[in-house]
Amino acid sequence: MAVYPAMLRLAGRRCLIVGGGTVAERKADGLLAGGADRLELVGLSFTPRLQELARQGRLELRLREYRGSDLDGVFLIVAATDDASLNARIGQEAERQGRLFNDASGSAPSSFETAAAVREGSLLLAVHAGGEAPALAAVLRSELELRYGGGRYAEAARRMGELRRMLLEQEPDAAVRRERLRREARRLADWAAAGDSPPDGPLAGEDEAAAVEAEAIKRRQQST
Ligand SMILES: C[C@@]1(CC(=O)O)C2=NC(=C\c3[nH]c(c(CCC(=O)O)c3CC(=O)O)Cc3[nH]c(c(CC(=O)O)c3CCC(=O)O)/C=C3\N/C(=C\2)[C@@H](CCC(=O)O)[C@]3(C)CC(=O)O)/[C@H]1CCC(=O)O
Ligand SMILES: NC(=O)c1ccc[n+]([C@@H]2O[C@H](COP(=O)([O-])OP(=O)(O)OC[C@H]3O[C@@H](n4cnc5c(N)ncnc54)[C@H](O)[C@@H]3O)[C@@H](O)[C@H]2O)c1
Repeated sequence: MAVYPAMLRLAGRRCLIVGGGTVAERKADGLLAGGADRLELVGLSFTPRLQELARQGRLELRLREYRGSDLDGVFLIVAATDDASLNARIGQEAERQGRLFNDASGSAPSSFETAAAVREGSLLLAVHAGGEAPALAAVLRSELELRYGGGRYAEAARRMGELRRMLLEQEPDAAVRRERLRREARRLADWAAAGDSPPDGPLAGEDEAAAVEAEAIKRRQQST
């Protein structure tokens, strides 16, 4: 079945995982990495790592059976118990209430599924295999980690963000902005792929952000 990639902003929104085993733990790690700061879990047992995360105040654990009212006011729900019929029931209730729902056991149609993801600064590289091949998604994720990990692409994204903010302020022509951003993206991607200087070292060649800043100073001087 076709899926649509959308990035969720979870800060300030209540997220719920039902279950406390190894799958719930992986989903919790993913939600925390994805910005969830109001994460609750309901389960009859919790892994040591989930208990540690609760001690650190990153999430809340409720050691009890799931009940329907757990869905009240929740933005997103993951059903990760080892009881497929319970997961399916949670799914039906969640869908009826229009909540975002993911069933880790695949027993109910989910409104969202999780991808295997690599995070490098503001960059997110995600692999999803349509629900057919999660193990392949995991293998491709480790390949992406090898290829894009290590900080250089994060640095490239950071510099692009800086340049883009500067251009949005100082360059009124959208076509010129686009051309400069494309050119700089190509240059930084080549730099990141070459891997021949530390990410915090100077970049070879013209630095676009510095050039835009210099132009702006020149323009300000001319207008005074
Ligand atoms: C990508 C990843 C993200 C994450 O969960 O964080 C993810 N599964 C991962 C690993 C993984 N999952 C499973 C194995 C064992 C090998 C195997 O069975 O293939 C492995 C590999 C391993 O453990 O090595 C078993 C499994 N998974 C699902 C079912 C139920 C079913 O298919 O019906 C069963 C059978 C359970 C059983 O046998 O009872 C269902 C789903 N798993 C998904 C995502 C969604 C589809 C994603 C896609 O197709 O791309 C979907 C549909 C729903 C969802 O969970 O969102 C994460 C890799 C993270 C990483 O390493 O980066
Ligand atoms: N999506 C995936 O990537 C993936 C991978 C492997 C397995 N699975 C599926 O996920 C399910 C869970 O796997 P696991 O390894 O975490 O299992 P697990 O046995 O380690 O954990 C199951 C959890 O469900 C909780 N639970 C059971 N009944 C409950 C209830 N009524 N109310 C609240 N909590 C309840 C238990 O307390 C436990 O914490 C498996 O059955 C399998 O179908 C999914």
